[in-house]
Amino acid sequence: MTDVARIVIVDDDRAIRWVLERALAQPDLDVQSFERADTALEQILRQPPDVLLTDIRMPGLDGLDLMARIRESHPDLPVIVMTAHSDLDSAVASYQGGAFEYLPKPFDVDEALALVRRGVAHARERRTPAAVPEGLSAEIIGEAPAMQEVFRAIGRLSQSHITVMINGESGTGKERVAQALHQHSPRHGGPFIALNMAAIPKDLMESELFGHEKGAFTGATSQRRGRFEQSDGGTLFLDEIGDMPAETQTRLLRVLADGEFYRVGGHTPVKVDVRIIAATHQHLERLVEDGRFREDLFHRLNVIRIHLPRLSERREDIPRLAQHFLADAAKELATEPKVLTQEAEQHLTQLPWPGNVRQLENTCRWLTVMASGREVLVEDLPPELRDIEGTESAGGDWRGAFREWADRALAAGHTHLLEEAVPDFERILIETALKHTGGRKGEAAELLGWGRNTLTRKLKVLLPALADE
Ligand SMILES: Nc1ncnc2c1ncn2[C@@H]1O[C@H](COP(=O)(O)OP(=O)(O)OP(=O)(O)O)[C@@H](O)[C@H]1O
Repeated sequence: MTDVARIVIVDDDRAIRWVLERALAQPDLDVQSFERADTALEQILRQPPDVLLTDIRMPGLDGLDLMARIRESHPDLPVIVMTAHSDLDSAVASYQGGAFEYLPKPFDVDEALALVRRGVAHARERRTPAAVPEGLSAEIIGEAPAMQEVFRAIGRLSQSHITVMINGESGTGKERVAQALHQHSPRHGGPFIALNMAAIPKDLMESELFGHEKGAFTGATSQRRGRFEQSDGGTLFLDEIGDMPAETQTRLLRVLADGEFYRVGGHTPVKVDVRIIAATHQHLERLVEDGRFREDLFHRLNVIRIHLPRLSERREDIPRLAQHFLADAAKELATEPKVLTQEAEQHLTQLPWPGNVRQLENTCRWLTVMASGREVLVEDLPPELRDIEGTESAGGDWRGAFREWADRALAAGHTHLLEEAVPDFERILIETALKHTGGRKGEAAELLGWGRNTLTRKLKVLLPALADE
């Protein structure tokens, strides 16, 4: 295994090539870009890269032809397709079976880099299966009490096929836990398929989940098995379930009830045996209240709930996690693992980590590439993490924390932020005021600067349990 991953980019648009070359200009990546698919193909066949990024519509040999040709000799080569939604389906069909990711244009450069890194990790896992012992892919580190609770749940559920709902902010390890649930279940011999609802264009969701028949819609040039069929006998992990469109929710509910479904455009029912694990960072009850998530589906999915705490709520795990990620990054880059000095470790343990475990993992990868010596000092940390005063005040001051929340919510694609935040804001103020007045509503209303009637009205909506007391 070499420590530099080779990436090939194919796009006839010079601007896109330029943006990608810049985004991927990393010490551990070697990027080669091509304007034409036929020249790229020659190079790829001569020396296959670790990951291929390709556009679909190009003059001459197009992206679909390129993928078809590559599949003949290198079926495992991870391919990332950059294209508009309308071409996605044919792209998926032409590369079925291969490792496939999708980067919709226009894209975010960080997203492109993250996908490429994921592709590299896939390629390496596949090439060196012996280096990844069975089970390691779902190793979960956690000594904090909240994590022990999670392990206990995994243990308790290990003989079961029950539906599980995992709750937690982005990057807290929801997919990890879903994998562990699968690996420790009677279905561990079957497939584990993960699907992020927020990443799939709405109009392709049904065909992605349930597949389609040939000719079901323009572009459906062949029959395609959906993710439900692919996970038959195994587990289907539906991430960001709160982003599932209403029509798909209705269909999913029916599949869960009947154990069978129809492919898009199909008339023969397909029977499947699939365990569903769903995850969300959203407050699903609230989506139900707002009519944005079906209540009956919510109850069907919410049989057992596992909550993953933020990283800042399990700081005691930070040193071990960091050590684990430094070792992983060193293995990935074929270099000696970095060691944190006591000060650096202490420093990392106190940071707010709004991006949770994933942010810590990325930081460790960054350190493995960038820190000059074997020992990591506080000065080696990325600049934005060095100043603990600054980061602390962002985490400790509620306005800073709030700003971070809004930032993250927008980055995750939320809309109607006020609808999400204002009820929380008011609920917290009401609860606190009632605490101070020993539950006396008249006085609490005064503390809040509201009339008594306003408080009663708010309580009915926000805290119905307290409204009639
Ligand atoms: N407790 C843990 N021990 C070891 N690795 C972890 C742990 N938790 C998370 N990770 C790693 O951190 C990264 C983020 O985790 P994961 O993708 O499971 O988070 P997520 O909550 O599903 O995020 P998102 O909601 O953004 O998809 C992954 O690389 C995962 O392997």
